[in-house]
Amino acid sequence: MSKRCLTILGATGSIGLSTLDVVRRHPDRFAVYALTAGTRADELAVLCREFRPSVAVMASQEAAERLERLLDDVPETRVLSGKAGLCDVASAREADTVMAAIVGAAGLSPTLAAVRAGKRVLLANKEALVMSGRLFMDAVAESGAELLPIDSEHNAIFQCMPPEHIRDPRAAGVTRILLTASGGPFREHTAAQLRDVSPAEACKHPNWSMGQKISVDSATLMNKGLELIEACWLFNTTPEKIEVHVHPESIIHSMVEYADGSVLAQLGSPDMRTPIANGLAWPERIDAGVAPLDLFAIGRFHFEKPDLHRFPCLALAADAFEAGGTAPAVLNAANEVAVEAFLRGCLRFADIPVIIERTMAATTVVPADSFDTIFSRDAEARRHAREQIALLTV
Ligand SMILES: NC(=O)C1=CN([C@@H]2O[C@H](COP(=O)(O)OP(=O)(O)OC[C@H]3O[C@@H](n4cnc5c(N)ncnc54)[C@H](OP(=O)(O)O)[C@@H]3O)[C@@H](O)[C@H]2O)C=CC1
Ligand SMILES: CC(=O)[C@@H](O)[C@H](O)COP(=O)(O)O
Ligand SMILES: [Mn+2]
Repeated sequence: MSKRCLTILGATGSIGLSTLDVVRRHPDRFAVYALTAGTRADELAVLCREFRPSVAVMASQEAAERLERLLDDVPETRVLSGKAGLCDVASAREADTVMAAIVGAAGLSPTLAAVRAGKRVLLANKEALVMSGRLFMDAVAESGAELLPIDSEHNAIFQCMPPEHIRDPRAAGVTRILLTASGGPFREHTAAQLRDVSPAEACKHPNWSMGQKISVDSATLMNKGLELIEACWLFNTTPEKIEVHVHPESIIHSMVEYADGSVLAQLGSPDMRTPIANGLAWPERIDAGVAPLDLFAIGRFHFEKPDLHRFPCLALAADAFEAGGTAPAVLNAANEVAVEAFLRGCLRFADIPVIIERTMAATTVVPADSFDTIFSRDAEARRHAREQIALLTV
C-alpha cells in the first residue's frame, strides 16, 4: 500500500488535532508533509517534534520566527509564513491529500490552492465553500480534485448516497436531505434568556468539542445556516430540498430520503475522528479510535423543528443563498466579525443576527464572477459590520 502524504491546514485546532490522532494510529498508511497554524507557534512546535513534517507554516512572519527558534534542533522541518506559505504547502507536489481545517475566510486561499492543484481535499472549512460556492465547485470540476466532505452532517449525507451521484442526487432517486442539528447549548432558552448569555456558555456545546467560532455558530444556529449552503453546493441541490431537524442527541448525523420512501441515516458517537477517518481512507474503512455506539445507553432519539424566531441566523443564511452572488460571502464575513466581537465581550449574543442583517441590508449583491470580487465584498462587509457594532456599543 502506498502511503498518503498529508498537508494539514489548521493542525493546532480541534479538527487538526483529531486528524493527527487518526494519523498517529496508522503510521503504515499516512505520512505528514506539512503542518500549519495561525499564531500558536508553541503548540505547532510540539506537533512538529512528533510528526517531523518537511514544512511548517505560521500565518505571520513573527509567529514563524518564533517557531523557527523553537525548532532549532529539528533541521528537517523548514518554516514558512503567510498566505504564500499556506498556499505553497496546500499545492505542493509532495502532498496528495490536504485537510482544510483553518477556521473562517482565512482558509479560502489555501483550500483553493489545494483544489487547483487537484489534491484529495478533505473539507472541514465550510466558510470557504459558503463564500465562493459556484466558483469553488467549478474549480473542483476543472482540476479534477477529489473533494470529500468532513463536516459531520455532510460526511453523513455523502455516506448515505451512491458516490457516483453525489453531484446529481436526483438521478439516484434522492428526494430530500434531512440535515440534523443539535440545537446548541441554548435550545431551551427563552428569547429573554438569550440576551445575556456569556461566551463561555456559548462555547459549551452539549455534544461536540470544537473550536470557539464554530461553537458560537452552533449556539446561534448560524452553523446550520452555513451547513445548509454547504450542502446545496456539495450535493448540487436547493434549500427547498433540505429540511433541518433538531436532534438534540447528535447521534444521527444526517439522513437522505429516497423516492421509494427509504430514509438512509449515518449514526455514530459525536466524535469528528469518524468523518475524518472516512475521508482520509475513503473508500476504505479504518479504525478511528472511536468507541462503539451504545444505543441501549442512549435509549431514545428526539426531533424538533428549528425555532427561527429565537434563532434567526438559519433564515438569514437561507435568504443569502436565495439572493445568490456575493450575498453568502457577506453573510459569512458579517458573522465572523460579530462572533469575534461577541467572544471579546464587545457584543451581546442576541445582537449577532442584528449585525448580520444590517450588514446584508447595507451591501449590494453583485454576481460572484471572480475570487477577487468575493474577497473585496468580504472586506467591505467586515467594514460595515464593525461600524454597526460600534454604533450598538456607544
Ligand atoms: N471542530 C469541529 O468539530 C468541526 C469544525 N468544522 C470546521 O472546521 C474548521 C476548523 O474548526 P476548528 O478546528 O473547530 O477550529 P479551531 O479554532 O479549533 O482551529 C482553527 C485552526 O486554524 C488556525 N487558524 C486560525 N486563524 C488562522 C489564520 N488566519 N491563518 C492560518 N491559520 C489560522 C488555527 O491556528 P492557531 O491554533 O494558531 O490559532 C487552528 O489551527 C472550521 O471551518 C469549522 O467550521 C466543521 C465541522 C466540525
Ligand atoms: C461536528 C460538526 O459537524 C458540527 O458542525 C456540529 O454539527 C455542530 O453541531 P450543531 O450545529 O448541530 O449544534
Ligand atoms: Mn457540522
